[in-house]
Amino acid sequence: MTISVSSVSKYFYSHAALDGVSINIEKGEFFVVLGPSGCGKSTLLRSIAGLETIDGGEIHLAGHHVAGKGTHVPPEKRNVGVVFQSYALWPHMSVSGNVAFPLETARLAKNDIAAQTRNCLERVELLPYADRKPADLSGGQRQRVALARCLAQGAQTVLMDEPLANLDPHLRHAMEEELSDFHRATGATTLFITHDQREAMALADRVALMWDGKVLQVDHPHRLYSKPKNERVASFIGRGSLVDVVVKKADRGLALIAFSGVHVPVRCAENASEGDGQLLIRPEQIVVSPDGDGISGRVARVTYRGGFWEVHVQLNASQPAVLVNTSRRVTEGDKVSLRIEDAWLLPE
Ligand SMILES: Nc1ncnc2c1ncn2[C@@H]1O[C@H](COP(=O)(O)OP(=O)(O)OP(=O)(O)O)[C@@H](O)[C@H]1O
Repeated sequence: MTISVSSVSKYFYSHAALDGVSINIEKGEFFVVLGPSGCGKSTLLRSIAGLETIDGGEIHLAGHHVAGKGTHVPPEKRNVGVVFQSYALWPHMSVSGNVAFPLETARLAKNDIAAQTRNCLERVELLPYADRKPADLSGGQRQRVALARCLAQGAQTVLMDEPLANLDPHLRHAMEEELSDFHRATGATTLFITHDQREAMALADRVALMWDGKVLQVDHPHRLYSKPKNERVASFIGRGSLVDVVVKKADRGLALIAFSGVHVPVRCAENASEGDGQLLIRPEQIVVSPDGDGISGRVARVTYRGGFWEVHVQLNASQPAVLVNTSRRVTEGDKVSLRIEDAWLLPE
């Protein structure tokens, strides 16, 4: 189902946990809400699930008005499955009991319940564990029980609140792949919440970056990385250097900027204008050479990152050092020349 959140606000006392949030999630989309701790991600998910009442705006699920303007459809009537970080499994029930629970609540025939439970457990490869209690499973297995229960519920929409946060890094990777497979197999509209940008990049069709109760940018992961809207998005997503530049010319997505004594062509928004600007340069977009006619600087710090060196190069006193990835070995104090191969002029 589609999820439409329009200008939603939610206050806790005088604090706006959600401050005019609008997002539109398409049917079957894997949509990730990313942001630092306390920015309102969980509140957004809980508002969509019906676990919070909202103070302003509206929410529609599959075109049905479920929240806002005096309406609050209860969670059990919204037909969305929710998977929390804590899994929320019944500890006294077996794995199959947990998965069968929504089917029993729906008063299906005994045979149907058994067959569907089996089918759901098979899909998450947990059939051999059907009789175990949740306490006797690993974190990843418990997560899969929670997913199987969503399957059993027949929810065409699944909301996941940091479901991988409790897992060790190795298991997280494996579960990411399983979640992708789960999404592909079910085609369920998925809203996934995380503060881990690597996880967001790996899983999302689109990402909404949240900050202090507001959505800063909604975009495809590669666009969020290559074309961030403003300084805040640019600093949160990936690594890179932000430098002050003067825009000499800007025309149809291409700008000529003056920076550290050279002129460089860079990418920019269609409506970019001349004057002062801020340039984002990712570390892999700069080429280092020992000499040359590029921008001259001095190596301030070198860190080996396995396969490449991460180098801070000081260009001049008025700018912060720029970050460069290079496979060329350099040492602190070396004079180097930098060539900017690609960069993005921030629109805001
Ligand atoms: N029940 C509540 N009562 C009072 N304040 C709350 C309540 N729930 C959330 N908040 C506040 O609202 C803000 C947003 O919280 P929320 O849990 O949505 O953030 P989050 O982005 O999910 O954070 P995290 O990643 O740490 O879980 C925070 O400042 C939080 O302290």
